[in-house]
Amino acid sequence: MKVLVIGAGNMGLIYAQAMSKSKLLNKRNLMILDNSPEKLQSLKKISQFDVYDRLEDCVPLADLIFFAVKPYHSEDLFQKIKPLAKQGQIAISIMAGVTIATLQEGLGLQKVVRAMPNLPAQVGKGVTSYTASDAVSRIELLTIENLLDTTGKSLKVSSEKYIDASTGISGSGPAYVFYFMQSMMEAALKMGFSANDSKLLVSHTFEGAVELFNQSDLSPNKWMEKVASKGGTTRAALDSMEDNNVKELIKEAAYAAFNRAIELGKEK
Ligand SMILES: NC(=O)C1=CN([C@@H]2O[C@H](COP(=O)(O)OP(=O)(O)OC[C@H]3O[C@@H](n4cnc5c(N)ncnc54)[C@H](OP(=O)(O)O)[C@@H]3O)[C@@H](O)[C@H]2O)C=CC1
Ligand SMILES: O=C(O)[C@@H]1CCC=N1
Repeated sequence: MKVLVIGAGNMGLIYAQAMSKSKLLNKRNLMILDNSPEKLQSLKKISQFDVYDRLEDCVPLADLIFFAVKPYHSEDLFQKIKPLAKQGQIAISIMAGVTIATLQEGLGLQKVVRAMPNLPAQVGKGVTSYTASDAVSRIELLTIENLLDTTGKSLKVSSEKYIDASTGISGSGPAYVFYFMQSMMEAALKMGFSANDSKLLVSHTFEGAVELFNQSDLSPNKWMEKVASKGGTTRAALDSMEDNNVKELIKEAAYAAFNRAIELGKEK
């Protein structure tokens, strides 16, 4: 199987590098295309894949075309690709909001997979939800799942609604975690810690808490109870969060991302 990645930005490059390292594809079977001359220069130095700057030279060679450009670049890109695409090729898109119907119509292809990864893919700890059009066979889907798994874990979902929903949870989610980290680091700085010490305290607190959670069957609520002594410091912090409706605000934020994904799918 020959794979073409279009868009060598954050996610496209992460996927291309993960797939090339995985041994599922050798160099000859992995192509990458970007439209920025500077990016092309640096891509050529990597030598894990064949680098292209013209769609005509690579689209006809591909069995699987992986779309990793911003959603607002997709329409223009689809118009250029449609005359070059061949039935039987599979399009896999990680673009937020862009629907399977839009991909099928825009590219004139029936076999389409929509996926939503996240940035921890960069360190092999990503999670990618995905779903496919009926035209994609079980065997093709298995191959695609193996490719997605090169960046971490994958989760097959039953419909596109869950791709938009997972955009609000896991796709955008790392930014919520960084928001929380930033807030705690700012509090630590204000309390007088150096930047380095703030970073150490906060990053180990996150890492340790996630490790505890992963190594048990306990819910986050149960873990909170273990930290919070009656009348103690943690209870004071948790009460402050409850009084300020922090949980509801976080849920609202996740829904804002979910709704924005749906909106992006309707924008031209
Ligand atoms: N970043 C994230 O955490 C996540 C992103 N996504 C999705 O991944 C997609 C890519 O995001 P991200 O990697 O952050 O974006 P980037 O802007 O980092 O990467 C997109 C790349 O595609 C290039 N590009 C734009 N138009 C074309 C074109 N017509 N032909 C070839 N290359 C082109 C851009 O070049 P130039 O810069 O010159 O425009 C850029 O290098 C988005 O659709 C986003 O919704 C999904 C999950 C997580
Ligand atoms: O912010 C965005 O639109 C993309 C999709 C999920 C993460 N980044």
